Amino acid sequence: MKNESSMELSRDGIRQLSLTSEEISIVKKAFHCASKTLDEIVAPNLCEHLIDPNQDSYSCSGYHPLGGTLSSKYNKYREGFVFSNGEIFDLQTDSNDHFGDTMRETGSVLHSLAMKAVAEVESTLGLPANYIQDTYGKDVSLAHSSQWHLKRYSASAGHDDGDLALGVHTDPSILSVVVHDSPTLEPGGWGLQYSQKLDGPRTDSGISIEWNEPPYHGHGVATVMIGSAFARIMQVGDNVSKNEKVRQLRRLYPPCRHRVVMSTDATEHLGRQRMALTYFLRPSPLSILTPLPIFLELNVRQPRKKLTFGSWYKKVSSNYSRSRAKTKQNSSILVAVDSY
Ligand SMILES: O=C(O)CCC(=O)C(=O)O
Ligand SMILES: [Fe+2]
Repeated sequence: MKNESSMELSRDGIRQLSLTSEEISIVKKAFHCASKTLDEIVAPNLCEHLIDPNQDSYSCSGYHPLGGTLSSKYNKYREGFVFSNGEIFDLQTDSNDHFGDTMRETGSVLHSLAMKAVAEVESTLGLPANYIQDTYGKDVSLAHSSQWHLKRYSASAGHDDGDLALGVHTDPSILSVVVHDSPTLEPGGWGLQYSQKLDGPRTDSGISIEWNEPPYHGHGVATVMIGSAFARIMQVGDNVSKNEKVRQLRRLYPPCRHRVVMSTDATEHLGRQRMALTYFLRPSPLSILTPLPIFLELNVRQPRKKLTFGSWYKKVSSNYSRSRAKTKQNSSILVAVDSY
């Protein structure tokens, strides 16, 4: 198991950030409000913001029950709320009339945590401040192209032999932020695990994988993970280069492959069902996934076809559908879309 100081965003694609006391009180309120609201949605079909299972997962907002859509294996064990492109909806239930306000505040906290991590990436790569917002935002705040989730895992998540509570994937984002519902800071990731490819002995799939949990989880800490849209900006997987500097650059900020593994113990942890807030910082759909300027300076051949984030997303979604069968432990999917 790694400790905090041994996790580096630029090397491992994952790190943790502390929340301020004001941020902590907002996420606490969000989890409390969401869990009460979920308890009150006893007939999903009557929920006024039920997500239509045929709706495009890229831009939907609303509630989805356990199971999600037929095409989404990611929601087999999860129910919850999805907010896309800056949209916030309100839900009136018997016990609460502040759902919309609470979620608006929560979205802002998550966005600001994501931008804090982005500022660190920009500074490490020697990019001007706000480079990511200015280049991939198309004059609109990235808060209006991002998506975030507040989900509750079912108590029986991942109990079938070899089944995962959430399958192996990388997020289709620049980076993502996850906060878990525990009022106290607890060790580990409550089942969230990330992998590193090792040079050691090979498994059947050709890759030796070690799974680690982040050092802590709870309202006071956010786990930041590099997403697969960032790999595109770093020209990972493009033409092979003989230039060592280019090869080194491409190894920076690897997209973080992760999964959620739950056992009975994990479910009973803290006497509460597992809940997580997840923020996917996404470029504007029409912005081109332009590689970093340093690649031009190093004379790296640029892709002839200019890919927008919107078309890249469609492409990885269809890759994901094709590899849907491979979702058990140790599967080696590199880019999978977390379809709401
Ligand atoms: O629940 C977690 O810990 C992680 C959730 C996640 O990876 C996702 O929603 O993409
Ligand atoms: Fe994820």
